[in-house]
Amino acid sequence: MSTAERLPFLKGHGTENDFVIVPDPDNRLELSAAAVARLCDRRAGIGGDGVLHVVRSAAHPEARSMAADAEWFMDYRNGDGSIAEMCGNGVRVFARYLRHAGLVDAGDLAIATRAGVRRAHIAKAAPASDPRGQGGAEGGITVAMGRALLPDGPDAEVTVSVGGLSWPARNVNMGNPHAVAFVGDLADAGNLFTAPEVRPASVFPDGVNVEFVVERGPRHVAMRVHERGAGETRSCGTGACAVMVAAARRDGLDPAVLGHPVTYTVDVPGGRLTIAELPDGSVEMTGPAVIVGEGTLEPGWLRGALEDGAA
Ligand SMILES: N[C@@H](CCC[C@H](N)C(=O)O)C(=O)O
Repeated sequence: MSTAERLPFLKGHGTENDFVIVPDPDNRLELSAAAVARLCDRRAGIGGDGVLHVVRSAAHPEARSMAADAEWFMDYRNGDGSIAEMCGNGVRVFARYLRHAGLVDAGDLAIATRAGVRRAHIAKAAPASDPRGQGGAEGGITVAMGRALLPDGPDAEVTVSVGGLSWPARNVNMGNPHAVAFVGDLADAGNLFTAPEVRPASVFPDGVNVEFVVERGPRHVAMRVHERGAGETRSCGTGACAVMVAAARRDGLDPAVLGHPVTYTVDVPGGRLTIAELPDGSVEMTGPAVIVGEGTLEPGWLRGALEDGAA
């Protein structure tokens, strides 16, 4: 893509986990890490926790093998420009964008991600009733997030530390890595803009997202998160799924044993997600996804960002 062209973008969020959406169906744009970081810069750029690069699966080398199952690939990038396997809030916003752009109908659709194909269900829009977009304004989106992997043995548990306090944390993989710590008070996690220390670091050679969790009631928890590659964010969908499964196991609830789904409400600073684990081990996440607005980038600004990235 010529950098003299105006680049269309949209801004969206899911429970205030916010994203710059870059439609690029034919994968003509080489988004360098520096260009992504500049797009996500909250002062010099558009601002976001990450970028949703929207590409046809057939046009992307990492997604071509999924093209028969999923027409669209979510090429997800963290706000610092690093690549992540999966983004739960992102996949809902990605689905919302496809619907918004008229590329899919409401109902069921499949989206390719680096963690595999994820199936989403877009509810028909309901009348606006909730100013925070928790589901009333644009209808909720449910995503089949796959199974949570909870390793056994020495990698099952790590220790996370912030500001002189330490907690044991459960290792949960939702396509991307998470460490889930149950704490007495969410304020104990202090400043999460810098990454908590996680030991032993060798358990997560590619880094990890860290969730801090407190009780709110029966099958109801609240969390804060430090996201790998983004810092503290207002929500993390894969993190909420990891938290749900860790909380259920801690509470002695395993849907595979019970023979029925187990559902938790997970409050995040930016809203609320509903997470269910089914008897076959798969996890479903339901929550809002909002398109905030759209525009075009100035050609000169984009050229600068791409040239910086190439440097
Ligand atoms: N916000 C996301 C997770 C984004 C990726 C994560 N920071 C990582 O590096 O794994 C979500 O909603 O799941």
